[in-house]
Amino acid sequence: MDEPKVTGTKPKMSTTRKILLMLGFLSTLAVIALITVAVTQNQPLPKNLKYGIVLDAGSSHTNLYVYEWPAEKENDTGVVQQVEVCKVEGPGISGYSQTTEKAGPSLEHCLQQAEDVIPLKQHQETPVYLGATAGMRLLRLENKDAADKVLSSVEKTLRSAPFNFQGARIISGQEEGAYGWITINYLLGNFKQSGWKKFLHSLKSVSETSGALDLGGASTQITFVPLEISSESPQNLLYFRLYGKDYQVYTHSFLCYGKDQALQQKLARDLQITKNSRLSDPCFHQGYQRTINISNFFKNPCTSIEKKQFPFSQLYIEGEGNYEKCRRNIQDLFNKTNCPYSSCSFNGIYLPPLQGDFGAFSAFYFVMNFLNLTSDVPFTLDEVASAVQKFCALPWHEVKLQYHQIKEKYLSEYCFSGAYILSLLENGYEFTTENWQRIHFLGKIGSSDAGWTLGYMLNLTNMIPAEEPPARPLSYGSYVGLMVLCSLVLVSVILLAWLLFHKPKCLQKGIV
Ligand SMILES: Nc1nc2c(ncn2[C@@H]2O[C@H](COP(=O)(O)OP(=O)(O)OP(=O)(O)O)[C@@H](O)[C@H]2O)c(=O)[nH]1
Ligand SMILES: [Ca+2]
Repeated sequence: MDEPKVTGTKPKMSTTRKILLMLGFLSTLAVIALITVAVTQNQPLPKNLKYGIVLDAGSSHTNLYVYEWPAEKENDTGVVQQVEVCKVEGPGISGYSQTTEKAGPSLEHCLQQAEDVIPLKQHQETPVYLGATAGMRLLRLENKDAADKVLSSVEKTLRSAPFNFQGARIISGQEEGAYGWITINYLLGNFKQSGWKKFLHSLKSVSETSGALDLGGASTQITFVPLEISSESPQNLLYFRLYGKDYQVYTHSFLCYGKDQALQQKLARDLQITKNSRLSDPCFHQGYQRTINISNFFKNPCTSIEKKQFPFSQLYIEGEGNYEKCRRNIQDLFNKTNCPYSSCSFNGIYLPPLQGDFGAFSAFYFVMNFLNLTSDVPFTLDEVASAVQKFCALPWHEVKLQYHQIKEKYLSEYCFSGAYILSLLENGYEFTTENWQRIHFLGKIGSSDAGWTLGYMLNLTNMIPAEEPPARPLSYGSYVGLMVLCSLVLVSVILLAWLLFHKPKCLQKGIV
């Protein structure tokens, strides 16, 4: 019997099917090649970093900052970041008025630290700037020759460092305020908004920039964009065009109203009414004692108008620890009697109505941070006042015991500083219970300290363009994502087409 023949009845592939299959294969190959080329061709180049150094020669001390940014993104906003900060040992440069030749050498240790952070081959091209603030403004008023000699000494040291020296000068209070405002808004990404953020902001009429409050040792600055621009006090108005947008900014710097000089002013006033060399001070803790040398006390331009002869050369201060009394005592520093403008802060200085959020940094932050008053959810004005009151009421021996790790100079003054900050903001600028919580106490934004130095460098290196630089519509990530998505859609369409042209058996009616 013949076995039934099992013949290979493989269905022959039709020519159309073969062509379609080939087409599908080739398109998949093309899509893969397209993605590979796109991804490799458009990959960001290896980071080419640039560096810049700014020395903040403040009244109390000098800080050296090293900034870093990718060279190819120089004009983008938010790309410059602080990579190093070095606190110079000893006093601020104005403290070298008697030994001017030592001002420069005091910076050497921090300059060495900058040399270690910045790659050797980039030392020469790295710009270094020094800006001196209120301490040097005061020294210039008191003794111009000493101020010039201090600046020459620091210039000599900076020129001998391996960096590209770009100048050492005293910046004005206006500049200090403006650059602080630029720094925080640059770091917060408020200048240039792209894509959705820009669209959302155009829908809500949100306040686009944040005001800046800086409290130093010798001066304090307030800077913000007011709701309405008034030309009553042109010296307080600045005009900027940044990333294609105009900003009209109010700024004022109060010399002698930094927290150290405010204390000096307060003591000078207290001295006027003391009968003897003992002074009971409500702004220091009970049990705290401090001696002040009166002979040098009135050389300072912040206290010189109170100068008079005393039958004693030393003043003995004894703490009383009374917050309410301290507030009343400090209030006298803010003269609210005469205002030649539509509205004023104090001492007859124009201040437009406060507007928007404020970032408060330097000593505003140091003090509030010490008092645990800098959480993300802002404290109310009453909560802040009662925290300062409670702290001031602590006897000195208890404060020392509880915070033994903190420098006595700082520790002894937190009560005064807390009360002073409240007086300045509440009485001076007239923040109220309603807008108090719009003040955000901040030390750093990302890795960068809030302060004027970054804004100063961005300005001097022309890193903030007036017009918005042409930008790629998509980021690298979004571009790759879109490429992949389009390619997948393409492959799916081809696959679908193939399925439609040549229905596989399993999809034919009746089989499934
Ligand atoms: N508690 C505390 N106080 C600090 C610290 N650093 C500085 N201070 C004090 O806070 C005040 C302000 O400090 P800065 O903002 O550095 O002031 P500055 O830049 O030296 O002074 P200006 O030239 O007026 O800006 C001064 O009284 C300093 O002594 C800190 O880390 N902790
Ligand atoms: Ca400062």
